Amino acid sequence: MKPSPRLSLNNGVLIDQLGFGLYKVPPAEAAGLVTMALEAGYRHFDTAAMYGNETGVARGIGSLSSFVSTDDARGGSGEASPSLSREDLFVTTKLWNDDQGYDATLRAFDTSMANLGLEYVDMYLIHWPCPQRGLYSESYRAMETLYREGRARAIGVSNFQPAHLDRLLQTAEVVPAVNQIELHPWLQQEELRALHGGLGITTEAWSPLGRGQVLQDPVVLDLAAAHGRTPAQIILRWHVQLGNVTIPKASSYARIRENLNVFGFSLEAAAMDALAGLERGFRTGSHPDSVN
Ligand SMILES: NC(=O)C1=CN([C@@H]2O[C@H](COP(=O)(O)OP(=O)(O)OC[C@H]3O[C@@H](n4cnc5c(N)ncnc54)[C@H](OP(=O)(O)O)[C@@H]3O)[C@@H](O)[C@H]2O)C=CC1
Ligand SMILES: O=C(O)C(=O)[C@@H](O)[C@H](O)C(=O)CO
Repeated sequence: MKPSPRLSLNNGVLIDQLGFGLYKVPPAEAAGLVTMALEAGYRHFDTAAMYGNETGVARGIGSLSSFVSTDDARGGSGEASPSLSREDLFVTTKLWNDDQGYDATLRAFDTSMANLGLEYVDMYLIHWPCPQRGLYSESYRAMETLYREGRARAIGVSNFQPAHLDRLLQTAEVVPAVNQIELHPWLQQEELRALHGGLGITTEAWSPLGRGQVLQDPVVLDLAAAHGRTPAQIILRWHVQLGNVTIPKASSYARIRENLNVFGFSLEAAAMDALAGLERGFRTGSHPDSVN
């Protein structure tokens, strides 16, 4: 199985294009899933203070000290590859809404780092803009401090609408590396993707499978049959070809492997067009203006 390629963020930091999402993973299960994902070849993990599983993620990553990949994802040939080190991983966590504000952000970051057992995080994101709180620019200023101190290798935002980005950029000194947004074939976010392209912000797709719902779309099922791939692989390959970073979540080793196994085939223009035709403005999660 080919490994995920790495994309360069706007500060030169490399991120695996396909990572593993951990929303709704109970803390007791997080360690096992992270270990499984590492074995399958994932190197990029997406958690958040709100998920309550940072300590479980830490235990999974802790397996690194004894971890030797027996998968061919990174090692080539299926033979054991050298042990992984912290530098091989990309760990993202997020600032929860109640912790917005300059001082509160710094405190929340320290708590997340203690939970994760890390000295630095690869990416720290503002989870939701919470526009009614009016604190995201101030929170971001604290994140710029963390970035300058080297405690976060990259900083960014999540669920930011164009107006939120516009306002943030009036005071930000560091352009966000990513905006992590809901994005799948039923919600393609064309406006934000174009805006990100112009600003040098990488688009990161959350709920890339529409929380599993888009897997049942007849167009996706037809494409899966035609390509001899699974519906999840068709959708994830579409994300890859759009240039999105993406972070599907799955609960079994078979699905975890299946989702990463999308770098050995491609979708032709007609298939990409068919998927582009599935836009229907369908959100599985909240609208960013409604979360506060
Ligand atoms: N920034 C934000 O506000 C948000 C960020 N996120 C991030 O995005 C990640 C992914 O989003 P998420 O909401 O989890 O949804 P996904 O779109 O990744 O879908 C996950 C669902 O699809 C199922 N699934 C996964 N792979 C397969 C497969 N190969 N075949 C069949 N079913 C499959 C899973 O089932 P099962 O688990 O049973 O295998 C699960 O029910 C989150 O885990 C989180 O890290 C998510 C929401 C908001
Ligand atoms: O998973 C996350 O990171 C979230 O913030 C969401 O799932 C969020 O709780 C949501 O979408 C609520 O509708």
